[in-house]
Amino acid sequence: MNDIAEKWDEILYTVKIEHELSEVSFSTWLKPLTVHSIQENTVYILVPSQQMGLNYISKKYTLPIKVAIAEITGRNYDIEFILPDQAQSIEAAQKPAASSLNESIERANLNPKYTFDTFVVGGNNNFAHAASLAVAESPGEMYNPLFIYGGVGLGKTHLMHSIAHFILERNPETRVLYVTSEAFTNELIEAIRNGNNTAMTKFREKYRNIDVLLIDDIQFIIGKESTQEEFFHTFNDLHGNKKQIIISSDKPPKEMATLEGRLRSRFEWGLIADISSPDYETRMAILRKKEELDGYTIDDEVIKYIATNIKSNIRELEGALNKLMAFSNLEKREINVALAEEALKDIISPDEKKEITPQLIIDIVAEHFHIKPEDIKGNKRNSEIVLPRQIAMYLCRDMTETPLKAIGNLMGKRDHTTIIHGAEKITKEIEKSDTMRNTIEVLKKKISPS
Ligand SMILES: Nc1ncnc2c1ncn2[C@@H]1O[C@H](COP(=O)(O)OP(=O)(O)OP(=O)(O)O)[C@@H](O)[C@H]1O
Repeated sequence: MNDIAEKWDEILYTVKIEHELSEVSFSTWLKPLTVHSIQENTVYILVPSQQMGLNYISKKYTLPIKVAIAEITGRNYDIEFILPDQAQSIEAAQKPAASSLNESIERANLNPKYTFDTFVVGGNNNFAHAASLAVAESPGEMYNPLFIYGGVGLGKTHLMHSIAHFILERNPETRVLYVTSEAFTNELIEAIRNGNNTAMTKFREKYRNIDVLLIDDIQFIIGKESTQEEFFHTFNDLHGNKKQIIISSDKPPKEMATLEGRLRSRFEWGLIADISSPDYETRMAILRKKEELDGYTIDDEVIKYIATNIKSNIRELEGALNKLMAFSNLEKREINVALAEEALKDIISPDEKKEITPQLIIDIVAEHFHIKPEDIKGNKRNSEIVLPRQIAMYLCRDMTETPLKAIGNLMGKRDHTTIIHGAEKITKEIEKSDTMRNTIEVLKKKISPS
């Protein structure tokens, strides 16, 4: 909408020039016209009164305006002229344009908790934070794309979402879309698999008709040729139209050795900001913030114990606090350092190197599918749970040496044949579905980033 509305004078002027309209024709027929709205692919143009002769305008100017819009915006739209009373019924039929902020947040795919307010700024992330705020304040203007990189669980997604929330709070009508590169790839695979132009057109419309695109974990498109190709065109289209692009990755563009050169250079066009591991003070502040947000109070010594022992991953830092709370609730014991040592013995080990265990796999699969680890271990049979559960079974078999019986025990005391059955289902699925293959590949990289 913004594009055409913003450039409306230029569009009308182009019609005037190209069709050599006299000043009087221009001010009689074209100048009073305004853009009412855009729905799907149709631009509704408001003719202020019936006296102006809607039929005449429609006959004479539909094509010239259509051509001028295509010339100026690079896109083809259908044109419909409407009178004020029709405008009212269109407004009623349309989804309310100024939908509530919550709806916009949901549509954009955002986690409501990931805002600037809940983000703790420290030495490890202050540059990335300042860059994100600058982009949030003037999207599409200063730093495009913004490329945020850093290790696992250090707050890249949180920062990206914060930018999106900030933009939507200022203007809930901004078309914002957050997507992981895995979801982008899977949608593309589906569109290609459908084999018809409509699916592909829909895919492109979805990704190109937006004002702000946030794409997370871009490293997963490495080695996927068609995804890189499609993303390249999406990038060019959005960037060319001054739409903001925000990208996250686990490494800077120059270290993405096998990424196509033309994409790598584009990623370097804007601003690159890194997030590193938080220092002790920042870790303490993050734990304190979480305590405040979740509404409980924990002894200083316990917070210090966690902040001293978990250093390189904020997700683990938060996970430790959650685990301690759950442990204390279940065991009905007071929280102190001794309880923390007991509850966190699997997480805090002298050796920081992470072993791949079935529990780690369950945690990562659950997070990936936005469900709880307990759901994977539990008995719910709805498809949103069953599929992740089978994937966890497959990965436990594939990536660990853990005996089937032990995997079964951990997964809600299931029989070893259930584990074999679940894992085999996924093996078959991988053979026939590119989407499943992609998801498994992404999960494996999350479980074992090296
Ligand atoms: N500076 C911070 N202040 C408050 N919470 C933070 C901060 N950094 C990270 N977190 C929290 O840590 C968790 C992990 O962060 P996030 O998911 O943003 O990491 P990431 O870098 O995107 O990880 P991945 O590489 O796995 O995609 C989230 O719950 C997030 O809210």
